[in-house]
Amino acid sequence: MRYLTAGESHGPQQTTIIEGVPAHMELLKEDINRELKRRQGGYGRGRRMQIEKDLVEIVSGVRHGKTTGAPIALVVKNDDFKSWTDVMGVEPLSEEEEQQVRRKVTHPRPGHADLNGGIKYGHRDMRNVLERSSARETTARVCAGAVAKKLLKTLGIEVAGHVLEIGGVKAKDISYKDIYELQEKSEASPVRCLDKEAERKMMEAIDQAKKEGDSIGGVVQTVVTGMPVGVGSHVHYDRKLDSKIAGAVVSINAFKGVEIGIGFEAARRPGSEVHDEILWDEEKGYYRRTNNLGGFEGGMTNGMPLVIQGVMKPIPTLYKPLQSVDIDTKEPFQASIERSDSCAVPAASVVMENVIAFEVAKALVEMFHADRIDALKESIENHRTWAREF
Ligand SMILES: Cc1cc2nc3c(=O)[nH]c(=O)nc-3n(C[C@H](O)[C@H](O)[C@H](O)COP(=O)(O)O)c2cc1C
Ligand SMILES: C=C(O[C@@H]1CC(C(=O)O)=C[C@@H](OP(=O)(O)O)[C@H]1O)C(=O)O
Repeated sequence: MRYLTAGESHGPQQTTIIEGVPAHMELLKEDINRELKRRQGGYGRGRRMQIEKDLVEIVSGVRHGKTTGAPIALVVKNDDFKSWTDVMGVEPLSEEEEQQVRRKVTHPRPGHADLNGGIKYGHRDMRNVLERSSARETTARVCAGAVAKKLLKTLGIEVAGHVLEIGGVKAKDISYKDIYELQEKSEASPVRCLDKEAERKMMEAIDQAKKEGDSIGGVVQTVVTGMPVGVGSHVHYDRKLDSKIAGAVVSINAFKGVEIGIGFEAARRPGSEVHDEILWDEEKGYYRRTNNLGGFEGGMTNGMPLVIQGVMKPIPTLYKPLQSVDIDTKEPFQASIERSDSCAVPAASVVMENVIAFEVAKALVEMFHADRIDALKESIENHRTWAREF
């Protein structure tokens, strides 16, 4: 399985093409719209989210509610395009028209892609960079993730996520118990946090940042349950599933780090307090006493829940502007902005769930290489039995 996305933030649409989804899997618009709606929510977002109503159109690869095995193409319209048709047109401009292009970007924002992309691609109007580097693209990635989530659900694998920290406010240590409870509780919280006391403080921190024209980041967690043993591989760097997941997480806009299981805490503990002892019983087969390593050993799943944390930096576009340089005049400039999110950590937790879901689904389809969903399901069930009795 693989996917590509295309689309500019203020252009007509976001497009996702996914290849390799097994045939005969039920796939409805609602499966994708549910995830898109979740991504749009969350306390701290700016005015853009009031303009957009992200709804998917399935334009190929599905007939009568079932996948055909052909590439799946998904489209989400950008409602804001209506206000940007002149700026985002594809037709060539005359020299005179070019001088009049509105919203030309010559003031690169610290922390965004503007200046590096401008230099790399030779765009003196850095809008050509901004439009694609915008996290609007995460809409398309969530479309891919939603299809992957549907595939995983068919195989008895669940994905959930929540927020652990925002602007230095930490949720009290919640040890993961039940995935359905986790899904339900995080859904009910405006900041997707399970700790009510921390939730209130996080919302206050977001309000405060907004008041000060600033932005704040945080830490989010994704949990995946029901994984069979041995997905990924120890044999080569580019087949290790933990590494693929780490790459996918850091590829999300503004994500600066990733931890697996207890993560960096492992550096501070002796081995006896890190490695998870191996047990066996007839019903479960092999399992671990603890899950400090977050479900991975040797680049492969060990059957325990996958537990992954991602770190999101504060949003770069600030109402309280940071100094930058006008690339035309080379004069110092303090960028003023039209709008921005103050905190997108809750929304980003949904994005992280979805990018992880895709990597996991992809690894399963690779390992059990099935073209039909029923065959995939059967091979995984056989593998589960094999692993239990091994
Ligand atoms: C859901 C989400 C919403 C975001 N909203 C904004 C925003 O409103 N303004 C902004 O400057 N950056 C926003 N970002 C972050 C930028 O897209 C990101 O910092 C930028 O693409 C540069 O990439 P890097 O931070 O990964 O280096 C958002 C990120 C995510 C995941
Ligand atoms: C559009 C989305 O996020 C956008 C991501 C983003 C950025 O710079 O990354 C900047 C903002 O866009 P605008 O400048 O149009 O207000 C966010 O709203 C979205 O999440 O759907």
